[in-house]
This record gives sequence, structure tokens and C-alpha cells, in this order.
Amino acid sequence: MQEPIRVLAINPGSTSTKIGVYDDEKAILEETLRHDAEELARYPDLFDQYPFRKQVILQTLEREGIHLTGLQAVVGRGGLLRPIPGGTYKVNDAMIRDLRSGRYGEHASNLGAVLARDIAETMNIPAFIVDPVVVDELEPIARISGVPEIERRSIFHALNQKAVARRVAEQMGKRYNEINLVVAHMGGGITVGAHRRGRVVDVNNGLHGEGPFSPERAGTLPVGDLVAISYSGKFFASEIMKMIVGKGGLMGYLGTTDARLVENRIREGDEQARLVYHAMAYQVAKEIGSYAAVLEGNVDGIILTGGLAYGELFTEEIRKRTQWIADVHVVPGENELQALVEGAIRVVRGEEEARIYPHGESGKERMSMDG
Ligand SMILES: Nc1ncnc2c1ncn2[C@@H]1O[C@H](COP(=O)(O)OP(=O)(O)O)[C@@H](O)[C@H]1O
Ligand SMILES: CCCC(=O)OP(=O)(O)O
Repeated sequence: MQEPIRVLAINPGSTSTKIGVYDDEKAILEETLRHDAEELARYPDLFDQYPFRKQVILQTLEREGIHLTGLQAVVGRGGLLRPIPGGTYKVNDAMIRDLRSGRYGEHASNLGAVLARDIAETMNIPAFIVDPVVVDELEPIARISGVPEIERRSIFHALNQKAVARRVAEQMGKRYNEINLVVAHMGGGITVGAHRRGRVVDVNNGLHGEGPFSPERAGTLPVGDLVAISYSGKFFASEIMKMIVGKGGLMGYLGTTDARLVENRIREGDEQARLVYHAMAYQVAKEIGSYAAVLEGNVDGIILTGGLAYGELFTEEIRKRTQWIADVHVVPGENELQALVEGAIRVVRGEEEARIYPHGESGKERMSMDG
């Protein structure tokens, strides 16, 4: 019998590092290492977290008796790169440069490719990323922001939204590219996408102040008030950015990114916690309604996924407000580790060729809201 292909998958999120070791498509280890906000606050810059995240990965593997020598590939979640089509990409120098410099913005997923290559290099095996957060299938109409100088961009939980959408389509006895879905991924960040026949034609940019607020992000803000606060002389630009990503949302109002703690507080009668948690669900429901309009009301299903979808209080609040649109499917957690591994295995088996991330410079592409 042929030896299985063993792959390590690394998925750094804003509140956790998830790792998986798979023999072919079978998981032999899956672990979510949660990082509380205080722990991460010790690292002022994203890449300052690098040694800490690498250490927890290696310690977990050692504790589980999994040796790096048995691996055939390492795959990481792809971060903020230039907009590229979906697929499996070999980690290359241009990719590492863009991720380390934060040229297209900063997010924990920027660590994925770098961690993958670092570990892969010691074993002389390949490193990949699959469907990074910059997968871009927006229609031209969705790119118009309302200000000519600002173009809307596609930054979302592409890997999980697509993997879960495929799974639910299959359960419905349909193919992903035959139906229309609204998918809400609700993790540290929240993104809601309109999937029209297998393409995400519109989605809120989960990192740059669009959409519902989330455990650690502000989402859409009243823009005039944001400008006023930005020029009030009371805050540095970096402090404003932290209010939008990192210390916004649940963190800003309640001092935690952990929805489980918020649910406990609600059970103990904390009225502020109840109001804020319900407001987050309310904003997700509003966003789902707007993407149902994008699909002209032809919605075959609504999917609620990500860590927050474990919270029944939360998903019921969204269901109550959106079930008139279509059936609501709750798929808690995410399928990201498996989707990463499947993408890597297709290439290792030679079923698919790895895509090459392009080298190249263009000052115009630099994000104005980096960091
Ligand atoms: N059982 C649960 N009930 C309610 N919320 C949960 C549960 N498990 C995880 N969460 C919440 O989900 C959020 C993290 O989601 P996740 O998709 O793991 O995030 P990320 O990958 O962005 O770090 C956190 O607010 C966490 O507290
Ligand atoms: C929108 C980019 C992806 C994202 O927000 O991921 P996390 O929820 O894991 O932070």
C-alpha cells in the first residue's frame, strides 16, 4: 500500500493559531491554540508575534509526538498579498517580501506563509498557501466606493467561505456553481459574501472598516465622525487604526474578544454585554440583508460559520432576522485546515500545478491604511 502524504497546516487568525497534521485527507491532529488579547498586546508589531506563534506550533507537535521528518509539505493560510485568483501557490521570495513588509496591509494570516516556509525549509520540503484572504471575484459595480480615490477591495475569509459553501451545496444536492448563497464567516473578523453561482461577487472588506463590527474590529463607522476624531489632535494615526482593527468591536465595548466570556456575562445578568452582543448579531443580519439584495433576492441558502457560530444565542438572533430570506445553515468553526491540506495535496500528487505569485512593483498598489 502507498504511504500517505503527511501535511502540516498552519492557520494564524487574529485570536488564535490553528494547526493540523493530516495523512492524506485524514486529520491525525487538529488543535486551536487561542491567544487572549493581553498575550498578543505584548507584541507591538505583527511580526513581533512570529517567534511566539512558531514556538506554540513546535511545542504542540512535540507534545503530540509528531516529528517534522515525517512531513511532505507545509501549508499556511495566505495573507494580504496583491489581489490574485484562487488556488494553491508555492511560497516564494516575492510573497514573503510582500507579507513581511505589510505592503498590502497587516493581518495575522500574513504569518502563515512565512511560518510554513520556515518550517518546510528545515526539512527541505515545499511550502504552499491556498485561497488567501485577497481572492478577488468582485464585479465592477461592487468596486465603486462613492469616492473616486478609493476603490473597494475584496479581503475576506475566502478559504472557509468557499469550503463551507461547497459543503452546504453538496448537502443540498447541488453544485456550488449552480446556486446563490449568502455566507457569513464570523471569527475575530466578520465577513459576509454574496456567492453567485460559485463566485463571490461582493463581500465586505473585513479588515478596512466595512461591514458588521466583530470581536476585535469596528466595521463600518459614521465616516464624518471618524474624520473628526482623527483630526482632533487626541490620537495618533496608529491609535485610530487600533480602534478599527484590534481594539474595536467587543474588545472596545467589553474589554474581551472572547464571545464565550461575553455569553457568560450575559447569563450573569450583565445588560451592557447583552446590548453589545445583540448589536453585533443585528449588524450581521443587516449585512446579510444587503447581500440578499445583491443577489436580487434569489438566495438558495444563508450560511453562518466561524467560531461565533458556536454561540447559540448569537446565531438565533441572526436567524430570527434573516430566515425570511432563505433557510439558515449553521456550520460552526471552520473547514480551513482541511481546505489548506486538500489544496497542498492536489499539488503534491501532481493533480494540479502550483500557481506562482508574481514578482513586481507598483507604488499605486500600496495600501494607504497599512498597519
Ligand atoms: N463555543 C463557543 N461559543 C461562542 N463563541 C465561541 C465559541 N468558540 C469560539 N467562539 C468565539 O469565536 C471567536 C473566534 O472565532 P475564530 O473563527 O476561531 O476566530 P479567528 O480564526 O479569527 O481567530 C471568538 O470570539 C471566540 O470566543
Ligand atoms: C478578512 C480577513 C480575514 C480575517 O479577518 O480573519 P480572522 O477572522 O481570522 O482575523
